[in-house]
Amino acid sequence: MDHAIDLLDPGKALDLSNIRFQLIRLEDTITFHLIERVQFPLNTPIYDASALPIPDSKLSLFDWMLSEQERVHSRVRRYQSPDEYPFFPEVLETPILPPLNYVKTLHPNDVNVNAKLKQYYIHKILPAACTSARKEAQETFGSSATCDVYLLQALSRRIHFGKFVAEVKFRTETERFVELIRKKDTEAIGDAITNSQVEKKVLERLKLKAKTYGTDPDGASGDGGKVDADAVVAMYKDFVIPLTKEVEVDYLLQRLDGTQWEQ
Ligand SMILES: C=C(O[C@@H]1C=C(C(=O)O)C=C[C@H]1O)C(=O)O
Repeated sequence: MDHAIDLLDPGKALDLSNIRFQLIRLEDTITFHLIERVQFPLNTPIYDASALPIPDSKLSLFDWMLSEQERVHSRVRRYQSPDEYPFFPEVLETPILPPLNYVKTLHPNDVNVNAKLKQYYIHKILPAACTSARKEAQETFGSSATCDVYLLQALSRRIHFGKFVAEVKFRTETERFVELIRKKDTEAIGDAITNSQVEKKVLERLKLKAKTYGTDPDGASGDGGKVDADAVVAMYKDFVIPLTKEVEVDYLLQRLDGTQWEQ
């Protein structure tokens, strides 16, 4: 996928204000994908392979849709981009396009929190957001899974952007982080990467976006709007921001490996 243009530009790839701009843009993508998803019922069978068997597969419909999407996207080099991480690495295939010369920004690492994200998504985030009383409707199983895939991929990209934020913070305060990483002091590293003011602004902006994007000017979307703004804020407060910080800490714990700072 060729959308990570900034990651080809040495001047932008590690500019914290540009990285934060990307995170803000992803708020729009994520909010709109959630608005699309919650128009359908929760449709729990699509997450349960025993409830809705898929021919020639042991996967749930949701997992099958996600893995097949990753397979085809790998053919256009999506997972060669340093800001994209697969949920099913085993299905990736050789791209049909030549590799791009990404700026070498991140230190080699194996941080991928997608398995945890997917569980949170299915069991916590969606049930809280899919407040429609409508019973499950098998005619919307495919549409629901399609929306899920786009939303989950956007959430994964937002969360793993934490690697770029962490790299910038490491380069800005190298000595401080080298000392904490050598001690493997994950709590102190977590405190060091935390910016409460930025987090507060993220949540305030999301509440406004969810209300604004979820409301038609002529009132056609009804009093409650198309999406529960509190559910959007809770998704970020309870899952997206904590997972982003987990990625930052896990990335930093690997940052000294193979460098002159490694003890
Ligand atoms: C992403 C950053 O790191 C942390 C995570 C944040 C988030 O997930 O929104 C915001 C601020 C920091 O606590 C950042 O500093 O911008």
